[in-house]
Amino acid sequence: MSNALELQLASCQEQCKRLEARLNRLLESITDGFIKVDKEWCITNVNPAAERIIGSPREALVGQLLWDAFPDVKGTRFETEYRRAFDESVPASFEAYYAKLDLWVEVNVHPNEEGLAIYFQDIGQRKKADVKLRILERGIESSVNGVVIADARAPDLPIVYVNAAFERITGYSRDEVMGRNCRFLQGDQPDPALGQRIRRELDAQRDFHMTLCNYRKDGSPFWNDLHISPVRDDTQQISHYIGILNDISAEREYESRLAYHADHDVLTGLANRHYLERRLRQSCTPSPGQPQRIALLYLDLDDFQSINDSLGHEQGDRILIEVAARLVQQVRRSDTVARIGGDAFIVMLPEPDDIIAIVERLLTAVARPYLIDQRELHLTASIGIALHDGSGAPDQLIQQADLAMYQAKRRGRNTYYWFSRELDDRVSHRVALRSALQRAIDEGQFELHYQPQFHGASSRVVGYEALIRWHHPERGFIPPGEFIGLAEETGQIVAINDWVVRTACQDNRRLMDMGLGQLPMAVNLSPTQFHRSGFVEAVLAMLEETGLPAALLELELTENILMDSTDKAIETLSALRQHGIGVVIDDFGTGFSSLSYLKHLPIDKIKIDRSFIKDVISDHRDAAIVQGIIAMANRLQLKVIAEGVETQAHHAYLSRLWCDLFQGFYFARPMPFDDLVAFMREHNARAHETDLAQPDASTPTILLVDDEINVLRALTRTLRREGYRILTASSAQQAFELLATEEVALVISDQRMPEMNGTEFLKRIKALYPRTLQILLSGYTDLKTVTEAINEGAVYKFLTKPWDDDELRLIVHQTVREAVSLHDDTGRGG
Ligand SMILES: Nc1nc2c(ncn2[C@@H]2O[C@@H]3COP(=O)(O)O[C@H]4[C@@H](O)[C@H](n5cnc6c(=O)[nH]c(N)nc65)O[C@@H]4COP(=O)(O)O[C@H]3[C@H]2O)c(=O)[nH]1
Repeated sequence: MSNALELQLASCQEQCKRLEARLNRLLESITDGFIKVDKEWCITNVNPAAERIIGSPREALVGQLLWDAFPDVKGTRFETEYRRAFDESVPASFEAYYAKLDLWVEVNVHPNEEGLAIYFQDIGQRKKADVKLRILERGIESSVNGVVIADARAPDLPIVYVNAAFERITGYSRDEVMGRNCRFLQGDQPDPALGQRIRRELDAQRDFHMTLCNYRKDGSPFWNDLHISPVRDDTQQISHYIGILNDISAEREYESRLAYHADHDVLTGLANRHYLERRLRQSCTPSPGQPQRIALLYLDLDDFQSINDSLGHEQGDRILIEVAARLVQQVRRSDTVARIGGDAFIVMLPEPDDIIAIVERLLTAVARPYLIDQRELHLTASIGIALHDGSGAPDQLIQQADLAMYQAKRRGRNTYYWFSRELDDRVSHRVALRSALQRAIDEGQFELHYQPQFHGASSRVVGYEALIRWHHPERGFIPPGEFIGLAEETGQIVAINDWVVRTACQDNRRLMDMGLGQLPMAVNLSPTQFHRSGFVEAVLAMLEETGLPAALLELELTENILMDSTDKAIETLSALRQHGIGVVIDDFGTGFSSLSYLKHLPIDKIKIDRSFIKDVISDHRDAAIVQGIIAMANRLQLKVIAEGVETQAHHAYLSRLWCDLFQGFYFARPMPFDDLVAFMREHNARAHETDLAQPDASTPTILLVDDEINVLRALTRTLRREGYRILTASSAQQAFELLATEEVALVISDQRMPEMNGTEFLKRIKALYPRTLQILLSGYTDLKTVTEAINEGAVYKFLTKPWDDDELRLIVHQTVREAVSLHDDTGRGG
């Protein structure tokens, strides 16, 4: 080699070294990772960036086979791409994830004659940002809220993006809105004020929120709850506006429905109590231009419950809707009609013209027939009226009208009543009484007094009536008339009367156990108690509990109790009587009831009300009523008792009318149990003495014999006032026993008796007691029997059933006179 050549070579080598050094410096300085491998895949160079990215020092890598240094790349995209570049001598460029180092890298591979030059850079941050962006994009895309993005830098803020929800809410497609300003959502006639407001908010360059009415593509409005936020670039300049649309039409609708329901009755659509009270408060607050006079009408349907019960609630609702419509028709638009509960309505009339005319119109409107399923129904209402006089709380006005309405109901319904102070006082008194009554029930402030009932002719006690007494701790004695009615209304009567029945049964049992007689105890029943289900069972349980025989309990009912539900009442009465419990109609004659119902009632006795007795001796009308009641009772074979018998004259007069049972101050006043015990002891002793006393020799004795008790009674009644001593026997045997012990002037006997016929019976008497005269009383005009009896001298006179009272009295009178003279004769003769 020549020197020149050597020099040239050395210069070239020198240049190469410099170049390599420059290249290495270059590789050292680049930020991408660089790895060089030779054709045997042996790593020949690694730059510092590669060391940093991979996390291994150059010394650990250089000289190693690529696959040994990075065993995890085998079988991955890295290997595929490297081999392809190497084999095909083509550059490759790809992104791949190197799991071992949790590294995303972008790789560029360049094949050359020495092997491969691999450049790579860590793209982890970019990848993360990409994912984040995709999630955000997906979020916006799938949001239920509409999203719209407008370019803030372009003139008139054109839309650059809308999501699917925007398309769904507005009905516009993405293509239709791109590049347009959002104001088209405000419809054909945008509100300039709204536009200005939006402009102002945008100028303020901050987030803002507003609810506005927008229009869909089909023209339908919707409520848009809009949030707008500006988006700033790196220089804090606003590049975009993002708008979030929320269609709140459904919520708005719901809210307005709620607001409507808060003020209205769902069934009738009328105002409800809440609304009425608000209006009333407003109207009652005095202010210029507001009405000062307000009339409040409280209207309650009469007996609506029974319609609901019988027709069902659905039909009941239909009627209520109809009533509501009729009421609205009768008043002015400025008046308020409200439904404040089941069948209760309030009509509020500011500055009313003619209240009565309106009230009457309302009553008439309600009373018009209702056509429900081809059936005509009739309904009435009661109205309470209260007037606002400029003072008093509004809810007080409702209360006052309510009170007045109740008063209208008490006055027979289908009418109206004005509230007054006096009514208020009365009601306050009742409210106080009601609480006091509850205390009385809880603390047992009641007592029973007992009033004996008498058989007039014999002056014997034949029963008692239990009468309640209330000993109020402060007010002293309160008569039943003052609290029974109220207790009935409040339902407290049930507890009270249960106590009465139980106590009366207990006390009657005590009288029985003391040997003071086994007489029926009458107890007053209340309608509520009587109509309650399980009433008969409850009474039987009390009898069982107290050990009182059922025959010693009598229940007194007023006619009115029976009027309401006659069939059911008859069933209850029959059940009571089947168990032997007596049933009495109390206060008879005061109920204005049809007398024909009486014959269907299973009852034992009627009690003539004391209002007829009071003036019976002086007032011919009372006398006529009493006579009529007694005659009717006799026909129906019912016992009659007169109550309120206060004088000897009452007693005498009623006796003459053939009333045989009496109750009243003339005989005995109601008395506490201990006094009754004393009374009965004395009474029984007196009766015993009377029984033992020798009969007055001058009083002729008549013996009535018949197996029918009613005939005996009727005969007794007819003859009782004639000055005879009357004995009765219901069988031949009983008659013989009496004849053996008593001096009998006359025997009146039935022709037919179970053990022997009347002729035979009288024949025997004739034989035994020849001085005793006999009258045969027969329904059979059996000539043979009669002639036989007369021929044999057994019968003195013969009478047919039914007899004529006057004729009977006359014949008996004659016969007794005959008999007495016979006695006298024999007496004188003997
Ligand atoms: N002027 C006058 N009055 C006489 C005479 N004899 C009795 N009285 C009174 O007449 C009333 C008879 O009871 P009533 O007609 O059932 O009328 C009773 C009855 O309807 C009711 N009552 C009394 N106790 C009870 C009870 O325990 N339950 C129920 N539901 N009502 C009762 O209260 C009404 C009044 O009872 P009282 O004040 O005890 O009044 C009693 C009695 O004291 C008389 O000769 N002259």
